[in-house]
Amino acid sequence: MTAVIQLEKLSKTYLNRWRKPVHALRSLDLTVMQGEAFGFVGANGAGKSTTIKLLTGAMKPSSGTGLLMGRPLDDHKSRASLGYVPENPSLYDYLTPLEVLGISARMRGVQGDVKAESMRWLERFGIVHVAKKLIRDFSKGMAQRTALAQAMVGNPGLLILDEPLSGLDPLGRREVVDILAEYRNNGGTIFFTSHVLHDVERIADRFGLIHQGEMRMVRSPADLAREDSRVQIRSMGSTAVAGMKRDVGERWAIELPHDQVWAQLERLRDAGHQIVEVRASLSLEHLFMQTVQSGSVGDTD
Ligand SMILES: Nc1ncnc2c1ncn2[C@@H]1O[C@H](COP(=O)(O)OP(=O)(O)OP(=O)(O)O)[C@@H](O)[C@H]1O
Repeated sequence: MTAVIQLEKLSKTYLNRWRKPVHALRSLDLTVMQGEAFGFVGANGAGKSTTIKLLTGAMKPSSGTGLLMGRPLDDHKSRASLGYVPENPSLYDYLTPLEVLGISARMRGVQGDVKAESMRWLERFGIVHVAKKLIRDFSKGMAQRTALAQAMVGNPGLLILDEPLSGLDPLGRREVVDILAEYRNNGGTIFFTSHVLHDVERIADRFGLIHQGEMRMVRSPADLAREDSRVQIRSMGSTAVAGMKRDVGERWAIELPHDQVWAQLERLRDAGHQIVEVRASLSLEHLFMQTVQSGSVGDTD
């Protein structure tokens, strides 16, 4: 398998004449292999968009090296097979999805029937009925679907997606997750960011957690399952029970290691509580909170 993204000690400092320099990215190492879906998560201001801007050639790093498809980041040919959706895609308002996809398909060297290829992707994203309508009249979700279809037309080898599910309703999110899974299963590589950790767990083979410009950890969902299996219990009842924190009114909640679940459930039963929910904690959410709140430096691979 070949590496599609290879970043070595990549740093970015924003210099401003009147203000202190901002070290947005500090010595970032990252390798994403072909066929992998890599989720990039971090709090606001952690450095995600900066990384994406460096990957897409919108900015140059202050130091370090990066390769995309084996070519240096400043070689425009490295992006010949890249589909990109920025956080707030700005599509040409006075064009139609069919026209926007047609332009991208031609730029990616699609041979043959460009219109058929464009319509295929518009259909896949459920917007074929507005193929010839002006994008300026679209809802946020429809514009997002158009941006994603535009990124995937011509089947590029790498997708870089900043918050790909933003603006989509639950059905739309599910559809797009399925499309991305299919793309990945066919050998495509995805690098994406999301603030919705549940989405990351659904899509990513591995995820990287960035904090204050540093990659704090890289893990797979399997690593998480091994390392951290915590459970959340929520209940309703009029009396306090050891360990339970009051949520609101007579609602209570606790998060605890899985081997303590049965004992806690018994205490709740004895106190006459009604169980509202027992579910595995989002392990990624747990790690995210730990990292962001403690600011501790974890390991990187
Ligand atoms: N053009 C700029 N000039 C100066 N500082 C900048 C610039 N762009 C970003 N920054 C700073 O760099 C840091 C990283 O910002 P970045 O936009 O990469 O974060 P992010 O992880 O994408 O955040 P969000 O989740 O809010 O989109 C922040 O401290 C931000 O204020």
